[in-house]
Amino acid sequence: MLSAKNIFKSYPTPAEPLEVLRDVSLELDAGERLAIVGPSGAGKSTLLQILGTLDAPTSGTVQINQTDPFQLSETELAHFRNRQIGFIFQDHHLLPQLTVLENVLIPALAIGRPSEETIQHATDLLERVGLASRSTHLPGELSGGEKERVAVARALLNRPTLILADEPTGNLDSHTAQAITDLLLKLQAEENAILVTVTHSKDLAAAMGQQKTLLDGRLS
Ligand SMILES: Nc1ncnc2c1ncn2[C@@H]1O[C@H](COP(=O)(O)OP(=O)(O)OP(=O)(O)O)[C@@H](O)[C@H]1O
Repeated sequence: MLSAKNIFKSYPTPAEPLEVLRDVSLELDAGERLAIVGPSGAGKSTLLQILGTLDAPTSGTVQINQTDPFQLSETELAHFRNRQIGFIFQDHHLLPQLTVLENVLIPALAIGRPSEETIQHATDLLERVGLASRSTHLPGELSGGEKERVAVARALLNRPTLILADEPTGNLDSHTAQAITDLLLKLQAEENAILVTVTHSKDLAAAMGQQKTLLDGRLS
C-alpha cells in the first residue's frame, strides 16, 4: 500500500521559499493506478520524486507497505527503494554500454551478482515485453519504443510494490505510445503493483482509469 499524508514541499529561493506542494494526500492499494496531470511547473515531478523516496517532503509523511522511508538510514533507504519501487523515465535512462539484458538486471546488480533465477526472471520479462531476441543488443541499436520497453522490464525486475512512471510515452509517436501504455498496464495488473504516472498525455491518463490534477500545489 502507498499512502502520502499532508505533503508540503518548498524549495528555498533567495526571496520567499517556493511552495510547490500544499497539503497533498493520496492513498493507493495494491493493483491500483493513478495518473497525475496538471500544467507544466505544477509540481508533478516533485510529487513523484517524493513518492519515489528520492526527495523528502518539507513536511508530511509517506508510507510504502507500512514503512516510512524517510525514517530509514541512507543505506536502508537505498535498499528499500531498490526493492520496493520501479522507476520508468521519459528518456528511459538506459546505460549505453550495457546490453539490453544487463540493463534489465541493473536493479539486481546494485545489490551484488544476480542469481541464475534473477537472470531467468529478466529473460522472462524481456520475453513479455517482446524483446527476447534483442537481449544481447546495445540500447543504441533499439528504437525509442523498444528502449522504453526495456525500461518497463527493468522497472519490474524486483517485483516492486510501486511503479512510478514520469511521462513514459512522452517522446513516442501515438501508435508506439499506445503500445507502451497497453504493455505497462498489462504488466502492472499481472504483478498487482501500484502504478502512478505523471503525464501530459490525455490518452495515457484516460487509460489509467483514475486521474487527479495538481494545480496550485493541491491535488484534486
Ligand atoms: N530542486 C529544485 N529547486 C528549486 N525549484 C525547483 C526544484 N525542482 C523543481 N523546482 C520548481 O518547482 C516547480 C515544480 O516543478 P516540477 O518539475 O515538479 O513540475 P512539473 O509539474 O513536473 O512540470 P513539467 O510538467 O513541466 O515537467 C517548478 O516551478 C520548478 O521550477
